[in-house]
Amino acid sequence: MDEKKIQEGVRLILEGIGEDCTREGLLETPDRIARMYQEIFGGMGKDAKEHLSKTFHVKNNEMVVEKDIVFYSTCEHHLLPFYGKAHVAYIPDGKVVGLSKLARTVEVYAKRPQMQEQLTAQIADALMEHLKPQGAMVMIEAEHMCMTMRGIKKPGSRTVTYVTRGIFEKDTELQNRFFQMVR
Ligand SMILES: Nc1nc2c(ncn2[C@@H]2O[C@H](COP(=O)(O)OP(=O)(O)OP(=O)(O)O)[C@@H](O)[C@H]2O)c(=O)[nH]1
Ligand SMILES: [Zn+2]
Repeated sequence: MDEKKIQEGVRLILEGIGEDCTREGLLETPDRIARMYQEIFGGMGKDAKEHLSKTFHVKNNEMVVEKDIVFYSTCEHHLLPFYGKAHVAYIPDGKVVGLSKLARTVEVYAKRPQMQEQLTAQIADALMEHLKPQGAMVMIEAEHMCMTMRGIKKPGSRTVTYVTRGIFEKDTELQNRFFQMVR
């Protein structure tokens, strides 16, 4: 990440809104924001493969659901936060990953400029690609600050997205089991 560029950009924005970048309270702000972006956009250039390549063999191919994974992401249209919970499920095909790796996969894709639909799909696609389960299903419920603190201003409204992959795609009974488990 180019911290210098971020700092310059923040200075330009502050000047653009009529602020004085040399006043005491703002002196360190460009540097702080550059450091913060390292963190909140820390998924840039990362690959979920890193987390999903270590697997454990299992005999039992029952559905695994990791639910209520709290995440914070940034909407790519306004660069404002959207945040909520991700529910990640898969049906193994002889192997599973460590539970924490599902949350780590969510983090890789949440920590980028994002759209919720794309985030939902990327998590499921990463599971399918690297773990090769029989199927995967991901659901995300989130509040978008671009919908609450500005624009249409609808606090409390939540956006719900889900994707199905593999055997989840056509099996509505399986989908319903997932919905029941994450409720
Ligand atoms: N589909 C989708 N839309 C999003 C997401 N995050 C923000 N948006 C929407 O992106 C749209 C951008 O619309 P524009 O009309 O280009 O921008 P705008 O004038 O700021 O829109 P308003 O928010 O309606 O004021 C808005 O409707 C946002 O609500 C997301 O994750 N997915
Ligand atoms: Zn937005």
